[in-house]
Amino acid sequence: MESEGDSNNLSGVQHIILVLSGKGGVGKSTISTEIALALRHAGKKVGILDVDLCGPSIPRMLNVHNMNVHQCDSGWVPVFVDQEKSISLMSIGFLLERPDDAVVWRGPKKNALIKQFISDVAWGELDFLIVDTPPGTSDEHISTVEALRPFRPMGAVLVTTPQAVSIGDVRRELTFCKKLGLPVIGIVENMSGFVCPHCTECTNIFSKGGGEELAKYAGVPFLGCVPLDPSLTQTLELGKDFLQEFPKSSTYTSIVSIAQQILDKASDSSS
Ligand SMILES: Nc1ncnc2c1ncn2[C@@H]1O[C@H](COP(=O)(O)OP(=O)(O)OP(=O)(O)O)[C@@H](O)[C@H]1O
Ligand code: SF4
Repeated sequence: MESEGDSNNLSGVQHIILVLSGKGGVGKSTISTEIALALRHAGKKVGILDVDLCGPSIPRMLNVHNMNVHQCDSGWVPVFVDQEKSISLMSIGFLLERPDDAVVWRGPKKNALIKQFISDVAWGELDFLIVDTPPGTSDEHISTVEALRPFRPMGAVLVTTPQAVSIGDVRRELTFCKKLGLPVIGIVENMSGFVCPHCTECTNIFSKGGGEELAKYAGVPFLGCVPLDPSLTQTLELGKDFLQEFPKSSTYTSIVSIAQQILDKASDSSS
Protein backbone atom coordinates (compact mmCIF):
# COMPACT_ATOMS: atom_id res chain seq x y z
CA MET A 1 0.00 0.00 0.00
CA GLU A 2 1.30 3.44 -0.90
CA SER A 3 1.06 5.18 2.46
CA GLU A 4 1.16 8.94 2.80
CA GLY A 5 0.14 8.94 6.46
CA ASP A 6 2.29 9.84 9.39
CA SER A 7 1.72 6.63 11.29
CA ASN A 8 4.10 3.72 10.80
CA ASN A 9 1.66 1.27 12.31
CA LEU A 10 -0.35 0.88 9.10
CA SER A 11 2.61 0.92 6.73
CA GLY A 12 2.81 -2.90 6.66
CA VAL A 13 -0.91 -3.27 5.83
CA GLN A 14 -1.62 -4.05 2.18
CA HIS A 15 -5.40 -3.58 1.95
CA ILE A 16 -7.85 -1.85 4.27
CA ILE A 17 -11.56 -2.74 4.03
CA LEU A 18 -14.36 -1.02 5.96
CA VAL A 19 -17.54 -2.96 6.71
CA LEU A 20 -20.60 -0.69 6.93
CA SER A 21 -24.33 -1.13 7.50
CA GLY A 22 -27.14 1.37 7.57
CA LYS A 23 -28.98 -0.40 10.40
CA GLY A 24 -27.93 -2.18 13.59
CA GLY A 25 -28.21 -5.94 13.94
CA VAL A 26 -28.02 -6.82 10.24
CA GLY A 27 -24.90 -8.93 10.79
CA LYS A 28 -22.07 -6.49 10.09
CA SER A 29 -19.78 -7.97 12.77
CA THR A 30 -20.70 -11.49 11.63
CA ILE A 31 -19.79 -10.70 8.02
CA SER A 32 -16.55 -8.94 9.13
CA THR A 33 -15.57 -11.98 11.19
CA GLU A 34 -16.43 -14.53 8.50
CA ILE A 35 -14.64 -12.57 5.76
CA ALA A 36 -11.56 -12.42 8.02
CA LEU A 37 -11.72 -16.17 8.68
CA ALA A 38 -12.20 -16.95 4.97
CA LEU A 39 -9.22 -14.77 4.04
CA ARG A 40 -7.18 -16.56 6.70
CA HIS A 41 -8.20 -19.92 5.19
CA ALA A 42 -6.98 -18.56 1.83
CA GLY A 43 -3.54 -18.13 3.44
CA LYS A 44 -3.73 -14.41 4.18
CA LYS A 45 -2.66 -12.56 7.31
CA VAL A 46 -5.60 -10.54 8.58
CA GLY A 47 -6.22 -7.89 11.24
CA ILE A 48 -9.64 -6.83 12.50
CA LEU A 49 -10.19 -3.38 13.98
CA ASP A 50 -13.49 -3.28 15.87
CA VAL A 51 -14.47 0.38 16.09
CA ASP A 52 -18.07 -0.46 17.03
CA LEU A 53 -17.54 1.28 20.37
CA CYS A 54 -21.05 0.70 21.73
CA GLY A 55 -21.36 -2.95 20.71
CA PRO A 56 -17.96 -4.62 20.41
CA SER A 57 -19.06 -8.18 19.65
CA ILE A 58 -16.09 -9.55 17.68
CA PRO A 59 -13.91 -10.56 20.70
CA ARG A 60 -16.68 -12.98 21.76
CA MET A 61 -17.26 -14.23 18.20
CA LEU A 62 -13.57 -15.15 18.03
CA ASN A 63 -13.49 -16.47 21.60
CA VAL A 64 -10.83 -14.02 22.79
CA HIS A 65 -13.09 -11.88 25.00
CA ASN A 66 -11.10 -12.78 28.12
CA MET A 67 -7.80 -11.61 26.64
CA ASN A 68 -6.04 -8.31 27.26
CA VAL A 69 -4.09 -6.03 24.97
CA HIS A 70 -0.78 -4.68 26.17
CA GLN A 71 1.39 -1.76 25.22
CA CYS A 72 4.66 -1.79 23.30
CA ASP A 73 6.87 1.10 22.12
CA SER A 74 4.72 1.73 19.04
CA GLY A 75 1.32 1.43 20.75
CA TRP A 76 -1.11 -1.39 21.52
CA VAL A 77 -0.25 -4.96 20.58
CA PRO A 78 -3.44 -6.54 19.17
CA VAL A 79 -4.74 -9.88 20.45
CA PHE A 80 -3.75 -12.87 18.32
CA VAL A 81 -6.67 -15.19 17.71
CA ASP A 82 -4.64 -18.25 16.72
CA GLN A 83 -1.23 -19.69 17.47
CA GLU A 84 -0.02 -19.03 13.91
CA LYS A 85 -0.79 -15.32 14.53
CA SER A 86 -2.70 -15.18 11.23
CA ILE A 87 -5.61 -13.20 12.70
CA SER A 88 -5.13 -10.30 15.09
CA LEU A 89 -7.85 -8.20 16.68
CA MET A 90 -8.10 -4.81 18.37
CA SER A 91 -11.39 -3.87 20.01
CA ILE A 92 -12.62 -1.53 22.72
CA GLY A 93 -13.94 -4.72 24.30
CA PHE A 94 -10.36 -5.39 25.48
CA LEU A 95 -10.15 -2.03 27.24
CA LEU A 96 -13.37 -2.34 29.27
CA GLU A 97 -13.03 -3.48 32.86
CA ARG A 98 -16.05 -5.77 32.56
CA PRO A 99 -17.37 -7.14 29.24
CA ASP A 100 -20.86 -5.78 29.96
CA ASP A 101 -19.66 -2.23 30.66
CA ALA A 102 -21.30 0.32 28.37
CA VAL A 103 -19.33 3.02 26.58
CA VAL A 104 -21.40 6.13 27.33
CA TRP A 105 -19.26 8.77 25.69
CA ARG A 106 -20.01 11.87 23.70
CA GLY A 107 -18.91 12.18 20.07
CA PRO A 108 -15.53 13.96 20.54
CA LYS A 109 -14.27 11.33 22.99
CA LYS A 110 -15.37 8.50 20.68
CA ASN A 111 -13.75 10.20 17.70
CA ALA A 112 -10.49 10.62 19.63
CA LEU A 113 -10.43 6.92 20.52
CA ILE A 114 -11.12 5.92 16.91
CA LYS A 115 -8.18 8.05 15.74
CA GLN A 116 -6.01 6.46 18.41
CA PHE A 117 -7.14 2.97 17.34
CA ILE A 118 -6.18 3.79 13.76
CA SER A 119 -2.75 5.21 14.56
CA ASP A 120 -1.66 3.34 17.69
CA VAL A 121 -2.12 -0.39 17.04
CA ALA A 122 1.08 -2.22 16.13
CA TRP A 123 -0.32 -4.48 13.37
CA GLY A 124 2.97 -5.50 11.79
CA GLU A 125 2.70 -7.00 8.31
CA LEU A 126 -0.92 -7.72 7.21
CA ASP A 127 -2.47 -8.64 3.88
CA PHE A 128 -5.85 -7.25 4.98
CA LEU A 129 -7.18 -5.03 7.76
CA ILE A 130 -10.95 -5.34 8.19
CA VAL A 131 -12.52 -2.37 10.00
CA ASP A 132 -15.89 -3.16 11.61
CA THR A 133 -17.76 0.13 12.10
CA PRO A 134 -20.86 1.03 14.18
CA PRO A 135 -24.20 0.99 12.33
CA GLY A 136 -25.26 4.15 10.47
CA THR A 137 -23.41 7.13 9.06
CA SER A 138 -22.47 9.14 12.12
CA ASP A 139 -19.57 11.35 13.13
CA GLU A 140 -17.67 8.21 14.08
CA HIS A 141 -17.80 7.01 10.46
CA ILE A 142 -16.54 10.32 9.15
CA SER A 143 -13.67 10.20 11.70
CA THR A 144 -12.82 6.64 10.69
CA VAL A 145 -12.80 7.37 6.96
CA GLU A 146 -10.86 10.63 7.43
CA ALA A 147 -8.24 8.97 9.63
CA LEU A 148 -7.82 6.11 7.13
CA ARG A 149 -7.78 8.29 4.03
CA PRO A 150 -3.95 8.74 3.96
CA PHE A 151 -3.66 4.96 3.82
CA ARG A 152 -5.92 4.67 0.76
CA PRO A 153 -8.46 2.07 1.89
CA MET A 154 -9.43 -0.46 -0.76
CA GLY A 155 -13.09 0.40 -0.07
CA ALA A 156 -16.25 -0.54 1.79
CA VAL A 157 -18.34 -3.69 1.99
CA LEU A 158 -21.97 -2.72 2.66
CA VAL A 159 -24.11 -5.22 4.58
CA THR A 160 -27.89 -5.29 4.33
CA THR A 161 -30.73 -7.69 5.10
CA PRO A 162 -33.34 -8.38 2.40
CA GLN A 163 -36.08 -6.23 3.94
CA ALA A 164 -36.91 -2.93 2.23
CA VAL A 165 -36.18 -0.88 5.36
CA SER A 166 -32.60 -2.15 5.55
CA ILE A 167 -32.13 -1.74 1.80
CA GLY A 168 -33.26 1.90 2.16
CA ASP A 169 -30.56 2.43 4.79
CA VAL A 170 -27.93 1.02 2.43
CA ARG A 171 -28.88 3.69 -0.10
CA ARG A 172 -27.79 6.23 2.52
CA GLU A 173 -24.53 4.30 2.99
CA LEU A 174 -23.92 4.50 -0.76
CA THR A 175 -24.44 8.27 -0.66
CA PHE A 176 -22.10 8.46 2.34
CA CYS A 177 -19.36 6.55 0.48
CA LYS A 178 -19.79 8.75 -2.59
CA LYS A 179 -19.60 11.97 -0.55
CA LEU A 180 -16.45 10.83 1.25
CA GLY A 181 -14.84 9.40 -1.89
CA LEU A 182 -14.73 5.88 -0.43
CA PRO A 183 -14.90 3.19 -3.16
CA VAL A 184 -17.63 0.55 -2.73
CA ILE A 185 -16.24 -2.99 -3.00
CA GLY A 186 -19.77 -4.39 -3.04
CA ILE A 187 -23.00 -5.22 -1.24
CA VAL A 188 -23.65 -8.37 0.84
CA GLU A 189 -27.24 -9.47 1.52
CA ASN A 190 -27.17 -11.17 4.92
CA MET A 191 -29.94 -13.27 6.54
CA SER A 192 -31.10 -13.98 3.02
CA GLY A 193 -33.30 -17.06 3.46
CA PHE A 194 -33.35 -19.41 6.44
CA VAL A 195 -31.41 -22.68 6.52
CA CYS A 196 -33.55 -25.34 8.20
CA PRO A 197 -31.55 -27.04 10.98
CA HIS A 198 -33.32 -30.36 10.21
CA CYS A 199 -32.93 -30.73 6.47
CA THR A 200 -30.55 -27.80 5.59
CA GLU A 201 -33.07 -26.65 2.95
CA CYS A 202 -32.99 -22.84 2.50
CA THR A 203 -36.39 -21.05 2.62
CA ASN A 204 -36.83 -17.37 1.76
CA ILE A 205 -38.83 -16.21 4.76
CA PHE A 206 -38.26 -12.56 3.84
CA SER A 207 -38.22 -11.17 0.34
CA LYS A 208 -34.97 -11.94 -1.45
CA GLY A 209 -32.90 -10.15 -4.05
CA GLY A 210 -33.23 -6.55 -2.76
CA GLY A 211 -29.46 -6.29 -2.21
CA GLU A 212 -28.73 -7.46 -5.74
CA GLU A 213 -31.31 -5.10 -7.24
CA LEU A 214 -29.87 -2.18 -5.31
CA ALA A 215 -26.34 -3.09 -6.42
CA LYS A 216 -27.49 -3.14 -10.06
CA TYR A 217 -29.31 0.16 -9.65
CA ALA A 218 -26.29 1.81 -7.99
CA GLY A 219 -23.80 0.27 -10.42
CA VAL A 220 -21.75 -1.43 -7.67
CA PRO A 221 -20.83 -5.13 -7.42
CA PHE A 222 -23.13 -7.56 -5.63
CA LEU A 223 -20.87 -9.87 -3.61
CA GLY A 224 -23.53 -12.43 -2.68
CA CYS A 225 -26.12 -13.62 -0.14
CA VAL A 226 -25.46 -15.25 3.23
CA PRO A 227 -28.48 -17.16 4.61
CA LEU A 228 -29.72 -17.00 8.19
CA ASP A 229 -28.08 -20.21 9.36
CA PRO A 230 -28.56 -21.45 12.95
CA SER A 231 -25.22 -23.29 12.72
CA LEU A 232 -23.54 -19.94 12.07
CA THR A 233 -25.26 -18.31 15.08
CA GLN A 234 -24.20 -21.23 17.24
CA THR A 235 -20.55 -21.30 16.17
CA LEU A 236 -20.32 -17.52 16.69
CA GLU A 237 -21.77 -17.90 20.19
CA LEU A 238 -19.25 -20.60 21.00
CA GLY A 239 -16.41 -18.63 19.40
CA LYS A 240 -15.72 -21.43 16.90
CA ASP A 241 -14.68 -21.18 13.25
CA PHE A 242 -17.84 -21.89 11.19
CA LEU A 243 -15.80 -22.44 8.02
CA GLN A 244 -13.81 -25.19 9.70
CA GLU A 245 -16.90 -26.76 11.31
CA PHE A 246 -19.29 -26.70 8.30
CA PRO A 247 -17.22 -26.87 5.10
CA LYS A 248 -19.97 -28.68 3.17
CA SER A 249 -22.74 -26.14 3.87
CA SER A 250 -24.19 -23.68 1.35
CA THR A 251 -23.40 -20.90 3.86
CA TYR A 252 -19.72 -21.90 3.66
CA THR A 253 -19.85 -21.64 -0.16
CA SER A 254 -21.46 -18.17 0.05
CA ILE A 255 -18.89 -16.80 2.52
CA VAL A 256 -15.91 -18.21 0.62
CA SER A 257 -17.24 -16.77 -2.65
CA ILE A 258 -17.54 -13.29 -1.07
CA ALA A 259 -13.96 -13.53 0.25
CA GLN A 260 -12.72 -14.72 -3.16
CA GLN A 261 -14.23 -11.65 -4.87
CA ILE A 262 -12.44 -9.45 -2.33
CA LEU A 263 -9.17 -11.29 -3.05
CA ASP A 264 -9.67 -10.84 -6.81
CA LYS A 265 -10.37 -7.15 -6.39
CA ALA A 266 -7.32 -6.76 -4.12
CA SER A 267 -5.05 -8.42 -6.64
CA ASP A 268 -6.48 -6.21 -9.44
CA SER A 269 -5.81 -3.11 -7.35
CA SER A 270 -2.22 -4.20 -6.59
CA SER A 271 -1.33 -4.98 -10.21
N1 LIG B 1 -26.27 -15.13 8.50
C1 LIG B 1 -26.49 -15.32 9.79
N2 LIG B 1 -26.91 -16.54 10.24
C2 LIG B 1 -27.15 -16.74 11.55
N3 LIG B 1 -26.99 -15.81 12.50
C3 LIG B 1 -26.56 -14.60 12.12
C4 LIG B 1 -26.29 -14.28 10.76
N4 LIG B 1 -25.87 -12.98 10.69
C5 LIG B 1 -25.89 -12.52 11.96
N5 LIG B 1 -26.31 -13.46 12.82
C6 LIG B 1 -26.52 -13.32 14.28
O1 LIG B 1 -27.28 -12.13 14.47
C7 LIG B 1 -26.82 -11.41 15.60
C8 LIG B 1 -26.43 -9.98 15.20
O2 LIG B 1 -25.32 -10.06 14.33
P1 LIG B 1 -24.12 -9.02 14.39
O3 LIG B 1 -23.68 -8.76 15.80
O4 LIG B 1 -23.12 -9.49 13.42
O5 LIG B 1 -24.86 -7.72 13.83
P2 LIG B 1 -24.32 -6.23 13.70
O6 LIG B 1 -24.97 -5.65 12.49
O7 LIG B 1 -22.84 -6.20 13.75
O8 LIG B 1 -24.90 -5.60 15.02
P3 LIG B 1 -24.57 -4.17 15.69
O9 LIG B 1 -25.61 -3.26 15.18
O10 LIG B 1 -24.71 -4.44 17.15
O11 LIG B 1 -23.17 -3.76 15.32
C9 LIG B 1 -25.65 -12.22 16.17
O12 LIG B 1 -26.15 -13.00 17.22
C10 LIG B 1 -25.21 -13.12 15.02
O13 LIG B 1 -24.70 -14.33 15.50
S1 SF4 C 1 -37.66 -27.24 5.80
FE1 SF4 C 1 -38.42 -29.31 5.88
S2 SF4 C 1 -37.40 -30.27 7.64
FE2 SF4 C 1 -37.11 -28.08 7.77
S3 SF4 C 1 -38.75 -27.42 9.13
FE3 SF4 C 1 -39.48 -27.16 7.04
S4 SF4 C 1 -40.53 -29.05 6.60
FE4 SF4 C 1 -39.32 -29.44 8.41
